[in-house]
Amino acid sequence: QEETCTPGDDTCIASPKPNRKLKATFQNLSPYRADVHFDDGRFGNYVATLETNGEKVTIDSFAGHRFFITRHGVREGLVDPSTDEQYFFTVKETNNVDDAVEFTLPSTAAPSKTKCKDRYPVCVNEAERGECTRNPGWMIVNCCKSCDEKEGYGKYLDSKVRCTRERLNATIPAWENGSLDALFTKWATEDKYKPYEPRVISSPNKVYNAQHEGPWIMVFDNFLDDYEINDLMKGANFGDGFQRSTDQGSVIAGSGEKEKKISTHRTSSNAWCRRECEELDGVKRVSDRIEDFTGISQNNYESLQILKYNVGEYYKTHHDSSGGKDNSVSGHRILTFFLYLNNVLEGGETRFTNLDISVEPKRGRALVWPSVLNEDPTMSDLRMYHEARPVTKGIKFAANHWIHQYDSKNENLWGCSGSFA
Ligand SMILES: O=C(O)CCC(=O)C(=O)O
Ligand SMILES: [Fe+2]
Repeated sequence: QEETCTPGDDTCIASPKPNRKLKATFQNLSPYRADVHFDDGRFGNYVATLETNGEKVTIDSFAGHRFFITRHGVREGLVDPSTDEQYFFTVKETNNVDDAVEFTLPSTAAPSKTKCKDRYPVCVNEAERGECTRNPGWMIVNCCKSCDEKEGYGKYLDSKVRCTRERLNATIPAWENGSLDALFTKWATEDKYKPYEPRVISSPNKVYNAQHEGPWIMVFDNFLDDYEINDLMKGANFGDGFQRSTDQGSVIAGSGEKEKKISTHRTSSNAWCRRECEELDGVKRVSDRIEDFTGISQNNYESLQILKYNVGEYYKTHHDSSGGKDNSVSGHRILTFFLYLNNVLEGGETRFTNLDISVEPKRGRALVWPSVLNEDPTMSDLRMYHEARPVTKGIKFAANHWIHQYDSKNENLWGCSGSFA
């Protein structure tokens, strides 16, 4: 027999009719932007964002579906302050003729006052099987309670305690004053680099046949071979694959979490090459060669990022490092190793906007530029603003390693870069 519940009757558990579609409408009356996640019993799947102005969002659902609500952009739960319980909504059978169920996040909903919490029931198991030490950044922020019980990691929830250079062994800088000049000079002069077809685009005093006088910019026209390009293209589709590029918003919690925002100045897609992608033989060869060229440990690199620009897509003028000094654990991005993976039919040049220098994409070519000053690598070089011109015909594939002054792997592992992927 089939039983249905009247809307609002939370004590009623109806026998679900699994194939009947229901419309679930969510409304947010709280002052916090909120995300709705489908509860899959593990970490959930993001479904929709609820704005604070009482706007409603309706999604297709089925009886038995369960949803939980977090603060927007991060996984911090929104709770009922009187019970400290996170909001969960379960779609129940209804007698409504329009097959619609409604959930309202009340005006009192707020992040919990208890900071060291488990955000998911599976945290207990994850901590038990050693994830707090294997993947500490993500676990401390998302499973604080379990990681505190298991490893005493509760104290690290505060990013000011967790994220110091001393704790993370990030105290030795890759570059001293003068390292930058020495490195580019070596590339321009030593026989070892000749097979890679080095060319000096720009150099101080226009040394080594540079086309321009200015900061160091070099290309190696024969940096990648077909095998390496194939593996980079293959690896881009592992994991989450290409995603619309995002920017980091501001820090929203003491844990150091930052909201992700769809980028407006960068309309391309990008894929992070991690785990299985990093293990590909051709990908390893590329990162190893960059390590050999720069003499800077791969620990200082952000994961290889693979970029894809369709017609009309671009990356507006920006600087790869932050202005002034950089007190984050990994410090400045000191060097960008940029790799072109295909020939673009038209457009897609990398253009240094303050220098009026344009470099065309060419399959296998590497373009290398610093983002800091030779005389003081703790300061960013404001001449290095650049953009990716829109692709006007065809498609552009490229990859980059952003190289930091200090260890960046540990910074990521411990959740100190604002990203908890
Ligand atoms: O796509 C390009 O040509 C430049 C991309 C870029 O600026 C970067 O990866 O930092
Ligand atoms: Fe850039």
